[in-house]
Amino acid sequence: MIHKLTSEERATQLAQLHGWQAVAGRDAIHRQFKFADFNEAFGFMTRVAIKAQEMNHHPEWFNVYHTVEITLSTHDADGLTERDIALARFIDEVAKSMQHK
Ligand SMILES: C[C@H](O)[C@H](O)[C@H]1CNC2=NC(N)=NC(=O)C2=N1
Repeated sequence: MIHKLTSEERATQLAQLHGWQAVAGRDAIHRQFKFADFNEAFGFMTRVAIKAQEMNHHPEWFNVYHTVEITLSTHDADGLTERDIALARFIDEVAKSMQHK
């Protein structure tokens, strides 16, 4: 059973995850990405989706045109775990390798 991050662990991890915010009222993190166009946004989502399936750890996300909003939390633990941090780090790497704001 994967354990939820303690509040100290969460604070430490969030400080290292630039661009991600804590979600009010929920043990989760959130970030918005803007790409050049829908094609870029969907390509980003495709790469993240492949990794999510590999990890068996899936984002909650919303896409409209060039914008992608992602919320990460571990449903089985009802809160933030290392899996969310690992996926967030991967997401940031993919976004960094593409033009995004
Ligand atoms: C059965 C399957 O392993 C679980 O439902 C996995 C799938 N993907 C998941 N994704 C996320 N974000 N949290 C989970 O607890 C989770 N559990």
